[in-house]
Amino acid sequence: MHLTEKRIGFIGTGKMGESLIRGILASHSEITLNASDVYKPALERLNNELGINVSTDNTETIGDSDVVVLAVKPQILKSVLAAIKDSITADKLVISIAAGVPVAAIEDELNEGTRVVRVMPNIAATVAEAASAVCAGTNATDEDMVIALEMFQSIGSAITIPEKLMDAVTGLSGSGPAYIFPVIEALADGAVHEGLDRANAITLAAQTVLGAAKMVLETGMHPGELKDMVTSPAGTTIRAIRTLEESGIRAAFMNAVIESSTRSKELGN
Ligand SMILES: NC(=O)C1=CN([C@@H]2O[C@H](COP(=O)(O)OP(=O)(O)OC[C@H]3O[C@@H](n4cnc5c(N)ncnc54)[C@H](O)[C@@H]3O)[C@@H](O)[C@H]2O)C=CC1
Ligand SMILES: O=C(O)[C@@H]1CCC=N1
Repeated sequence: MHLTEKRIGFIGTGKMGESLIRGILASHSEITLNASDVYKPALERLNNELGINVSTDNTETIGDSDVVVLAVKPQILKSVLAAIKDSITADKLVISIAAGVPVAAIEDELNEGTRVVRVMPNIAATVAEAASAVCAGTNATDEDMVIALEMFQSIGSAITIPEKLMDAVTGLSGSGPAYIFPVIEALADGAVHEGLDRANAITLAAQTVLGAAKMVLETGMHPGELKDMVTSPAGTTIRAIRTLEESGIRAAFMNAVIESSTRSKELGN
């Protein structure tokens, strides 16, 4: 059974729900997507723009779906699960993308034997460049994992991990795009300071980040080795690197990942 044979229902069409919907539709235009939310204008917009089936009734969306993606905030997940419990029948696969919430907490709220997969994607799903990590719940079958991986690999890259590493992944790739957007803005600011116009500065900054990321992924070389390739003796780059190191750039990014991971753990408690 392939992903395209499944009807997928989204509970929550906020920033991440919409991002996943757009990513999945871009790679599987023929797939049946259903979505529900409490906020009607967002549903109407998605229906108008993308033609997906929408409802303000979560149980209707679930009834019409084989795979149910939980895309509501972690803080309300428990109450949403209580309300939809009876509509999650044994034939359905539940995928949760809620930060911090352990599979066990979701299984506890649903009927015994419910098949759950937990995923931490990121917002780059919108442009089919998400970095996702997937782990199986107690009752998830091999086919469930294949379906989940197929879904998240169709909108970027996806790996399988043990659940204990989900908080680390949340700190790195779940939250990560938000660490990089200010970097792009700040790089552009520097060039604007030196006289470049804003639009060109943002284009060059973003393409620089994209190109650097692609080199890491496609060459398989260590990032340090790649950095050395740019850094000529007595050249321009090493002057910049020194000032970044003086500003504590490495500790700043390490601490960002650690803080986000810590918050993810808190959300699970
Ligand atoms: N925003 C991001 O980059 C990422 C978010 N996540 C996770 O995705 C989930 C959603 O996050 P966001 O999309 O950022 O939040 P959001 O606040 O943008 O979206 C949540 C949506 O749920 C809807 N909602 C509220 N109560 C509802 C109910 N009873 N039934 C149906 N829908 C309801 C809201 O109207 C809203 O549209 C969270 O659990 C978050 O941890 C995971 C990875 C990345
Ligand atoms: O900030 C958050 O809590 C969510 C989870 C990962 C990215 N955004």
